[in-house]
Amino acid sequence: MSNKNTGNTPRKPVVLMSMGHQERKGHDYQVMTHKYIVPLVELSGCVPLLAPTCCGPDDVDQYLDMVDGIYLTGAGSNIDPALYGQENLTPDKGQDKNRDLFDLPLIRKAIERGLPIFAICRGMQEINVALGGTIHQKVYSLDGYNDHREDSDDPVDVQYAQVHGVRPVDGSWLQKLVGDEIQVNSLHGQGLDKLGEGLEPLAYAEDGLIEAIHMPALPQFTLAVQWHPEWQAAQNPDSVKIFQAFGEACREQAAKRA
Ligand SMILES: N[C@@H](CCC(=O)NCCCC(=O)O)C(=O)O
Repeated sequence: MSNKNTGNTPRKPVVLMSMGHQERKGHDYQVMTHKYIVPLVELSGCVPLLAPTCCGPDDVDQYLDMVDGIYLTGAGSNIDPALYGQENLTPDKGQDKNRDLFDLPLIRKAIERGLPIFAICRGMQEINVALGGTIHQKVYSLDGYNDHREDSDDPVDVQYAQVHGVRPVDGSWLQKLVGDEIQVNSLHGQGLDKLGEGLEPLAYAEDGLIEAIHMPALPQFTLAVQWHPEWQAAQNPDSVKIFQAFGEACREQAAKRA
């Protein structure tokens, strides 16, 4: 039976979202937060394909055969520092090795396939590591950088409140999209250090920490941000523009598959 869209409604782009691990009451779960899913559907106009990361990366190619873009979300877990050649400086923080082992090859293969890529927080850090970059494991302990963490004891709307400015690189497409400076939330203890191959800074925080990256040499849409535009995205004009831009890129990719 054909899965082609035979009606008049154009087929929506399908976008892969890799899930993460959570343990509750002795059971292991694969999870994805609503706040990431809803703007992809309502603002980007895409259909999410949620991929579990608990069964290894063997099926990454088959997943990528089914999608028109990838969207890598944030998560509280830290990437295993061994993946960028370092000892673990945050043994108190959880990791998600299964997500690491799924997402890193997913990223490299999506780039090879020319798929649009959008990433948030941990997702941005994964792209950097996948391309050979490194991570500041404890930004808050480094001279010259601010503490970019949230207070997990605060109410959620306080944790995701806008707390600092971010300036897109002058003359960049992101500056044209959102302007010279935007206010953003901040929920991360880690940050980008050495950039991976092909990655370029796209925006900076006031302390100089990289807050967005892209891959300008590639033909497809590539955007990764350290802040959380998915939070109450529909009420944030900057977030609306970002999710709409990603959705348009995925529609263009989907048209190639039609
Ligand atoms: N562990 C990394 C990445 C932090 C991150 O993605 N935070 C968001 C967690 C909650 C959410 O999904 O909104 C770091 O600390 O830098």
